[in-house]
Amino acid sequence: MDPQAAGAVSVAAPNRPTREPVGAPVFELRDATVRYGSFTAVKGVGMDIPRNEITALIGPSGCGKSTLLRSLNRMNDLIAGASVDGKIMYNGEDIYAPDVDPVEVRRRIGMVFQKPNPFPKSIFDNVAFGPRLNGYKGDMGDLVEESLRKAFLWDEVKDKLKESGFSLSGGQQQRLCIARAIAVDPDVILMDEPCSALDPIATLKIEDLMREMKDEYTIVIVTHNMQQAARVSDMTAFLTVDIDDEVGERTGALVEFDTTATIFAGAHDKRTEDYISGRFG
Ligand SMILES: Nc1ncnc2c1ncn2[C@@H]1O[C@H](COP(=O)(O)OP(=O)(O)OP(=O)(O)O)[C@@H](O)[C@H]1O
Repeated sequence: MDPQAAGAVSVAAPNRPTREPVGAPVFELRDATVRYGSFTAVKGVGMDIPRNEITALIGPSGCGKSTLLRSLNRMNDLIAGASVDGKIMYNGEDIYAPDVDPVEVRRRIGMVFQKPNPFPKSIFDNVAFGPRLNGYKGDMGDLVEESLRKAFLWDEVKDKLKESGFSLSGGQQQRLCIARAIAVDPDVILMDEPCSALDPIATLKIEDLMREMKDEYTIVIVTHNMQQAARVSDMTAFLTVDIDDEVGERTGALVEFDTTATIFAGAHDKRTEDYISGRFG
């Protein structure tokens, strides 16, 4: 989605109380820097992401939101030339330490992408795929049902579990992808613009689902839609692009990280305020 369009809105402060973060943060980022080859995409990010909250990453195109999100479950490892410096701690452990298995990291920290991407398999097999791969020993039927229920999809698909995942609408496919992520019992779910390919009704369903899910999971979402960030998130990180004219490099940087209420009603930094009010973006 064109961030300019998303930037040109005025967003009222969400008038619901933001809960105080409970317990130790799930992620602690210290001077986190992500590069593609010699290009620094995002630099020096420090933030603590609280448990059982929804944290939104917002900012103009190219500021490194998706890059930062992917660094939280080592998804960037799959991109040739990508590297991470600084510390990204998950539940107190450095996920980039040499003895850490990135596959296990991605099982604990699942991901839902912009475009719904069901496998070319039945609805049932889409959800059962991950648990089967992990050697799940319990009752697969129960697990598939439970995952689909948690993704608010069970009632719509319970009579056609053998049909292809592609037979579903875009919004249903995205909820199927969420069910697939849930089925492997993750702790965190990362969502990269999960609603950008969906209509407003399907979008609101996913937002309702996210609110419901946060009792059990920690969610980090990248969104271009500031109304969505204001509606759904508890915490918001605003990133910007620092431009070095001399070398012509554009590097993403974190400007502010605070409760969503503060970011949208009383941001401390003028760049955040300007972006949120649509003056730049
Ligand atoms: N695989 C890659 N290889 C090289 N450079 C990349 C790669 N992915 C992203 N980049 C660059 O890293 C920077 C940050 O990109 P990223 O997609 O993380 O930004 P973003 O804030 O999510 O952007 P958008 O809002 O447009 O999706 C950009 O300059 C982009 O061109």
